[in-house]
Amino acid sequence: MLTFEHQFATLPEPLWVACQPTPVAQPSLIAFNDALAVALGMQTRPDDATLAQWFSGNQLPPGAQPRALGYAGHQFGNFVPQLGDGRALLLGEVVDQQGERRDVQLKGSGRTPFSRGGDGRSPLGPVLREYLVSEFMAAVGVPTTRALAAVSTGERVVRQMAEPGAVLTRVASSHIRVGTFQFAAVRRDEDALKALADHVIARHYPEAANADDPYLALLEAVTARQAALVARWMSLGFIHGVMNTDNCSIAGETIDYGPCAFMEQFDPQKVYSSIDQGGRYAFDNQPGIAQWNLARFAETLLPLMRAEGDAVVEQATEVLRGFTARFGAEQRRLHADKLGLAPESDRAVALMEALEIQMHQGRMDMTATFDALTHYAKTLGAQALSADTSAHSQKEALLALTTQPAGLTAWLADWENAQQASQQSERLEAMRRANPVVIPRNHRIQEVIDAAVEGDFAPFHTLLAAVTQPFDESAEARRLAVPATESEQVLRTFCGT
Ligand SMILES: Nc1ncnc2c1ncn2[C@@H]1O[C@H](COP(=O)(O)OP(=O)(O)OP(=O)(O)O)[C@@H](O)[C@H]1O
Ligand SMILES: [Mg+2]
Repeated sequence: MLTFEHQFATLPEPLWVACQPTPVAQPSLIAFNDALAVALGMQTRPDDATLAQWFSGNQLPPGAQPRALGYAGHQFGNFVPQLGDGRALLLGEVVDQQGERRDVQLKGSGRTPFSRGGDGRSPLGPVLREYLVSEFMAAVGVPTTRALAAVSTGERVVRQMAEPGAVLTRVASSHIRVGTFQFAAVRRDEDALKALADHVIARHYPEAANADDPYLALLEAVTARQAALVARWMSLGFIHGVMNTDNCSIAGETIDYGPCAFMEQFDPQKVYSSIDQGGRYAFDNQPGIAQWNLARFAETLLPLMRAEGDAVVEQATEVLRGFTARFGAEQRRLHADKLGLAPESDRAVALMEALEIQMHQGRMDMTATFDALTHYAKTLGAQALSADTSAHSQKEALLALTTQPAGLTAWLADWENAQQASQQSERLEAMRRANPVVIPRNHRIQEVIDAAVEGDFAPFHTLLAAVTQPFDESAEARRLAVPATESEQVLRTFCGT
C-alpha cells in the first residue's frame, strides 16, 4: 500500500483544483515498476486487476486525493498565462524509503478544469515512450521523473487517427515547474507565490532557507540543478524537444518526454520534434534555452527577493550568468569521463570538440562511437600488459563507424596520447558508466509502439529490460544497440498531446 500525504494541498487554491479522474472502459495493466513500488514503501503487490483499477483512475488507491495543478508557461517563447494539468492528476505524495517526498501522478486520466480544448487523454505510444525513456534515464543516473505503471484504457483517442489510449503513472520529486511560479506571478498573487517558494525551499532546497536572501539562494540552487541536468542530456545526445518553461522542473529532473529523442548521427543542430519547426529546441540550443527558462523563473522571484530596484535585478542576473560556468564545469567532468581521461585533465575540452567535428563530418552514430571508444580504451589497457591483438580489431570497429577514417585516425592518435597519461581501471570504469551500450533508439521505440498498437507488448518488455540495464553486453543488448539503417531511421517525433 502507498501511504499518501498531501502537503501541496496546504498551498493556496489557485495553485490546484480538486478533480476526479474519468473512468475508462477496460483498464488493463501493461507494466508495473515493482522496484520503484518497493522504494515507495509498497510492501505487498496487489494483483494486476487492482493495479489496473488504481492506475487508470477507475478506482483510486486508498488515501489518494486527486488534484490538477495550475501552471502557466512560455511555449516556444510565447507566454500562455494558463496551462495547468489538462490531462494529469496528482494523487498525492509518498515519502519513500530514503525519506524523500515523491509525487505520484496519473497522466492521461481525463479532463480537468485546465483541459481547454483537449480530451484529457493520452495515446498509448507516448505513454510507452515516456516509460522507456524515463526509466533509461534513471538507469544511467540522469535526474528524471519515473514511471510506476502503464495501463491501457480499452478506449480509443483520436489524434492524427484513432489510436488506443493509455494512462501513465509518474513519480517525481515534485511536479512543480518554472510555469507553476509563472502561474502565481502573472496573477500578481504574492501570497500564493511566497507560499509556493517557501514550499519549494523546504521540500527541495532546505539549505537556501538559511541564506541571507533565501529566494536568491533558491534561484542559485535551481540554476545549478538545471545546468547539471542539461549537461547530462548533452553527454548522451538527448534532445528534449519541448523545453517550454512548463516543462522545466524546479527540482531539476527531466520532465515531459513528449517528442524527445536521442540523436544518432551527431549533428549539433539536430531536431526531431514535428512541432519544433524553427529549431528552437535543437540539440545545441538546449543549454541556452535552459538559461532562458531560468531567467523567466528569476523574474517571478524578484518581488520576493530582499534587494530592490536595479540592485535585485543585478543580483539575479549575476546568478543567471553563473549558469554558463556551472554548465561548463559539469560538461568538462562528463567529457573527461566519456573520453576515459582523468577528471582534472586539461585535454578533455579540446579533444571532445575535435571528436564532435569528426562525428559530425564522418556521420558517426554518437552512442556507437563512445561505446566503441570504450572498448578500444579497454583493449589498450590490456595491451600494455600483454601482446593483445584485439586492440587492432577494436580500432577497426571504431573506424568502421566513420565516413572519414583519416580524420578519425589522426584524432585517435591525440586521444591515445592523452589517455595513456590516465590509464587506470577506475578511469575505464567511469568511462563505461558514461557511455551506455544501449539507448532507447527512436526506431526501436517506434517498433515497440507499432507492435503494442496491435496488442503485442513483448517488444516493449524486451526493450525496457535492455534500456534499464544500459551497460549490459548481452547479445540482446548488442542487437538493440545497433544504429538504425537509412531505411529504419525515424526522423520525426510527435508529442501526442
Ligand atoms: N489531451 C489533452 N487534453 C487536455 N490537455 C492537454 C492534452 N494534452 C496536453 N494538454 C495540456 O497542454 C499543455 C501542454 O502540454 P505538454 O505536452 O507540454 O504537457 P503534457 O505532456 O500533457 O504533460 P507534462 O508536462 O505533465 O508531462 C499542458 O497544460 C497539458 O496539460
Ligand atoms: Mg508538458
